[in-house]
Amino acid sequence: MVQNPHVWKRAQAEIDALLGMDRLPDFGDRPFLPYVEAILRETLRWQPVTPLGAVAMHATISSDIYKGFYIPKGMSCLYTNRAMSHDEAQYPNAEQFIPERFLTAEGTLTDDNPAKYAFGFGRRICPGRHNADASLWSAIATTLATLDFSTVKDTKGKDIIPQPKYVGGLARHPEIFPCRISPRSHISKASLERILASDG
Ligand code: HEM
Repeated sequence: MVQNPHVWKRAQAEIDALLGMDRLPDFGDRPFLPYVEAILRETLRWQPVTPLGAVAMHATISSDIYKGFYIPKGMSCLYTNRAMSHDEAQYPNAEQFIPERFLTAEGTLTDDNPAKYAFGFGRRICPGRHNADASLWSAIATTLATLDFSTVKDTKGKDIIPQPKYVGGLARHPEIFPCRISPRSHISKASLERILASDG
């Protein structure tokens, strides 16, 4: 968000147009917030939490020929999420965070959803995927509805543009980076308490 202010501003415009300023998004709003959904898809695609995909070895359930290579039944194999999510043929400028790639010209969602590979495949597919999907949506929608994001300045007054650096192996997360996250102008402690109270 810090690198792409146009993204959170467009998402906030979508959220404000649907919800107004006096309640927080809930799951009933999800089908009507396609740009927020596109941000979630791009988040799963851009920096996969598990770039190597499988946490346990998989095996083929039948023999196959792929690009001229014979693959026998029962062969151990791994897949790489990151290779799929950074395939330039499917995702031009794959290193860029571009939620619009999941929207049609009319602003509706395309059929492409990285969730179909981000959580793995087959019998060992991630059992937490529905929990993860709902938690991510809720966190993204609530964060965008209530907060603004910006860079901070260095000692010479120049913006510090964070570079995406990630740590970890099987499961990775971003390195800590400086940025400013502040409540949106209509959000105060009193307004949040009122919104949360009216949400029941
Ligand atoms: C964005 C969040 C998450 C992502 C991207 C993710 C992704 C994955 C992937 C790629 C695998 C390997 C699947 C395979 O071998 O093909 C996996 C396995 C697993 N995940 Fe997740 N996961 C997420 C969140 C969660 C959550 C929230 C839970 C638990 C509540 C969870 C529990 C598990 C477990 C137990 C396995 C091992 C399954 C097995 O080997 O049978 N994950 N996950």
